[in-house]
Amino acid sequence: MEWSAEPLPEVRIAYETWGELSPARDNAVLILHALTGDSHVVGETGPGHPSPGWWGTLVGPGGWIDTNRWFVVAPNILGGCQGTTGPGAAAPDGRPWGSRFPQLTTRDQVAAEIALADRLGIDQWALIVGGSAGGMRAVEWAATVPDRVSRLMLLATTAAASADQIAWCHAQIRAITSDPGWVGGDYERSREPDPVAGLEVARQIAHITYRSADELAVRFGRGDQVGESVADGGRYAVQSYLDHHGRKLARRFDAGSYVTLTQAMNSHDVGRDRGGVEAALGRVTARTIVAGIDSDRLYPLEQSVQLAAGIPTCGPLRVISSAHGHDGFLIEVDAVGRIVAELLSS
Ligand SMILES: CC(=O)SCCNC(=O)CCNC(=O)[C@H](O)C(C)(C)COP(=O)(O)OP(=O)(O)OC[C@H]1O[C@@H](n2cnc3c(N)ncnc32)[C@H](O)[C@@H]1OP(=O)(O)O
Ligand SMILES: N[C@@H](CCO)C(=O)O
Repeated sequence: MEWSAEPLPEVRIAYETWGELSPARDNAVLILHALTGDSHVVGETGPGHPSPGWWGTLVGPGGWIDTNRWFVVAPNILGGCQGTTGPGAAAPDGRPWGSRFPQLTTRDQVAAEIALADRLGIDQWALIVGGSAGGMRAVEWAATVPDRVSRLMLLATTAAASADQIAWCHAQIRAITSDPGWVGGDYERSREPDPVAGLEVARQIAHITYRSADELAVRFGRGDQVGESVADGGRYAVQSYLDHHGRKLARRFDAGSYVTLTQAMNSHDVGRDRGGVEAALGRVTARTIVAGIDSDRLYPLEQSVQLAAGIPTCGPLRVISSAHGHDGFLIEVDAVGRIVAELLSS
C-alpha cells in the first residue's frame, strides 16, 4: 500500500465473469464500477432477484458488449463492502479492520486489480471501461501498465480529483465521522447504533451532485411530497427523494467502506510521481475513447476534454446528452453502449 505504513497481509477480491475466455486470452473486458457499485454488472432476474444489474442492459449475449464474443470480468473494488476486503472485513485477529484499515489510493486499488488479472492469466485486456471512480481506476491502469490495456473507455471521469470534488467528498466524510455512532470507525457492524444517519446524509450530499439542477427542477420543482404538506411541517418532494436515496444506501453499504473509498477518490491523481498529468496521460497507448455527460456538474466536461487531449491515442471526445447529470453514465446505457461497441470493433 502506497500511503499507509502497514501493507494489508492479504486481500480477497470478489469478482464475476460472463462469457468464455478465448484460448488466445485476447477477448477479456474489464468493467470497473463506481463508488458504491459492485460486481453485479449483470444481475439475476426472476423471483427474489428483481435487479437486472447496474449495467445489465450493456452486457450479455447479443448486447453492446456481446458475451458470445467477449469475456467480461467485473471485480468489486478494494476497500469496498460487497465481497472484496474492506474496513468491515476481518483482520488477522478476527475483529473487523475498522480504524486499522489502511488509507488506500486509486493506485493501490489498481494494484489489487492487476494481481487479479495475473491470477486469471490475462496479460492484456481487450478493453477496460470505467465510469466515475471506475474511470479513475481505468486511466490509472492505462498509465501504470500501458501494454496490458489494448482499448480504454473513460466515462464521466477525471485525470485527477479536483478541489471541488475533494470538497464535496470532504463534507460527506465529515457527515459520517461526526456521527456519534461512528466511534472512530470501530463501531459494531452487527449492532445498532452504527453511523447510519451520517451515511444517509453523506449519500444525500453525493446524490445532489449526481443529478442536474434542471432535472430536479423539472421532476420536483417546489412541490410537496405526495401525502405531505410543507405548510404543515411536511417535506418537499425533493427532500423525500433524497431521504429515500440516503436510506437506501445506508441499508446496503458500510460506512467505513464509504469513507475509505471516498478518501481513495480524493487521492486520485494519475500524474502523481509521474511528472504531472500531461506526462502520465502521454504514457497511455490504448486505443481510447473519452466520453462526458453534458449536464454533469460533478465531473464537468472540462475534465473529459483534458483526458481526451492528453492521451495521444484518443479519438475525438464524445459528449453524451442527458438530463440526468453525472448519473447519466448509469442511465444512458444505449448511448454508452454505442460508444463501447464502436471501440470494440476498432
Ligand atoms: C457503477 C455504479 O455506480 S453502481 C451503483 C448504482 N446505483 C446506485 O448508485 C444506487 C442509487 N441510485 C441511483 O443513483 C439512481 O437511482 C440510478 C442512477 C441507479 C437510477 O436513476 P433513476 O432511474 O433516474 O432513478 P431515480 O433517481 O429516479 O430514483 C428512483 C428511486 O427514487 C424513488 N423516488 C422518486 N421520487 C421520490 C420521492 N418524491 N420520494 C421518495 N422516493 C422517491 C423511487 O421510488 C425509486 O425508488 P427505488 O430506487 O427504491 O425503486
Ligand atoms: N451512483 C453512483 C455515482 C458515483 O459515480 C455510485 O453510487 O456509484
